[in-house]
Amino acid sequence: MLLDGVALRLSGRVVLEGLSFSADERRIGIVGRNGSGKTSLARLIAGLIAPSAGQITIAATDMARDRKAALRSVGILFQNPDHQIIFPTVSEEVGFGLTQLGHDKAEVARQTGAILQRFGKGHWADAATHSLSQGQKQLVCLMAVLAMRPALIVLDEPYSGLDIPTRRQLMRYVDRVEASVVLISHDPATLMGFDRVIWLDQGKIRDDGPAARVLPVFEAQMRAWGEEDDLTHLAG
Ligand SMILES: Nc1ncnc2c1ncn2[C@@H]1O[C@H](COP(=O)(O)OP(=O)(O)OP(=O)(O)O)[C@@H](O)[C@H]1O
Repeated sequence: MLLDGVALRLSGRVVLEGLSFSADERRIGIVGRNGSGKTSLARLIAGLIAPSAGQITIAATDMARDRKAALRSVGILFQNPDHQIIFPTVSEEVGFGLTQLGHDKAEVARQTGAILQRFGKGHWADAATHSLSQGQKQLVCLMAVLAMRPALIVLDEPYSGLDIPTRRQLMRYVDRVEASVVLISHDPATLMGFDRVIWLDQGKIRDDGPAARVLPVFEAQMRAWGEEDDLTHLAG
């Protein structure tokens, strides 16, 4: 993944500015305060929006120019699975992306079955998506993304709203993902051991390095800001 002079303006407002870095690590975390630009960066990386300036290249694909290749190379998991799930049954949901990739019906069924089996959820195939719990829905979304075998998956706060056991379970699943992972999280504990953590602050990179170095500095700063009564630091 290569970002070269990336900037993003939305409604005349500078949301991201001067982002240039190359990242080939398998596990990359993104941290930062509310409104620092994390979700916007996730959407850029996944090719859902185009930068106002600069370029994002992933697996030799210019994400803004080649939408079809972008769809193949990067998958994104949103914070709220209800914003992602559109089909009535689990197998339809998981199979949708595969159909989009051009596979025929039999192949879609085969690959959908295979991914459900891999997660020990073969019995979910005909389950109604609306009847699943939040954590189960999140897992369906993860399976749907992984079924497309992207080189990179972007997870935007996938653990918020999950109880501790469900969170740990999902973290273990994410841990086993072969694709490279970009994980946005407000909880430093979920990024422990990551190869790299990028700290965004007001749309710029404030720090960038191994999790073991960046996370303690980030946490200390978050605590310090949390002690202040003055909310002028609040983004927005
Ligand atoms: N469509 C838009 N038009 C104008 N400003 C926007 C738009 N979308 C986001 N922003 C602004 O861009 C900034 C970054 O938003 P973004 O959602 O990327 O932050 P974030 O770090 O993901 O925040 P959070 O941790 O709260 O999810 C915010 O100040 C937000 O108000």
